[in-house]
Amino acid sequence: MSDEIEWWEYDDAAEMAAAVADDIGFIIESAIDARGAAVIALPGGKTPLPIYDKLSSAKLEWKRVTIIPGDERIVPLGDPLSNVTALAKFFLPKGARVMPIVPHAIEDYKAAGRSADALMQDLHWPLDLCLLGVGSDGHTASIFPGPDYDEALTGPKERRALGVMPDPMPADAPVPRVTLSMAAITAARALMIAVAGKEKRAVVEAAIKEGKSSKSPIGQALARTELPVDIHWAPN
Ligand SMILES: O=C(O)[C@H](O)[C@@H](O)[C@H](O)[C@H](O)COP(=O)(O)O
Repeated sequence: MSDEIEWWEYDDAAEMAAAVADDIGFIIESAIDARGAAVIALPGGKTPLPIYDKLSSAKLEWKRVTIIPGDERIVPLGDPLSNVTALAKFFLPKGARVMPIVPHAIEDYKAAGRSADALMQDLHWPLDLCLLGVGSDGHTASIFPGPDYDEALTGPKERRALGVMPDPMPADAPVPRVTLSMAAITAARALMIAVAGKEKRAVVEAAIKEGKSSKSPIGQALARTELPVDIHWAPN
């Protein structure tokens, strides 16, 4: 269990975006100083879009930065639900390498997961940063209750990505997914969460209280990491 969970509260989404973008920029610069390159995983969904807008305007050596989506919906590239398509809009023009983890929408979600896992081998591990979002049902990345939940939580450490069929399906994007495994997420050098709204705050607070026995994916992420975790929160 992370024994250092710190909440950072902001007045609004813009203030949160500026602070989180600064923190990510610092992590990227430190990795480039240390190793000449940075590899980060960023979440999908709507909450982080202002963060990406701010971060993409930062003066960084973007050519040395690789960005992967921490999870992907199994849809064609360019689809409005595609997480990497949203990331690419912000960061490709800057010169970053934005890596699709589901380059082709295929029927077999398990095979999509295996292929994403193979792609991960090209990257430097552990990740320099994994930024997580949280759904109001408690999911994080695309770790959802359902037939793949155990594999996502406790699969072999070497498995960095896998296919997931959420059950129940999330209403806002009811499609199978590929996600980083809990092992890959919790092994990152830095773990940060960005959430908005009272409902999600209550979900995260409950997950922290439940600790190791938490049934929610975000609770399991917090229970399984040894890292300090910053949780950034804005009311909207
Ligand atoms: O692709 C995804 O579905 C995500 O990466 C997911 O984990 C997301 O972070 C949450 O669902 C929050 O999404 P919102 O910010 O849109 O509420």
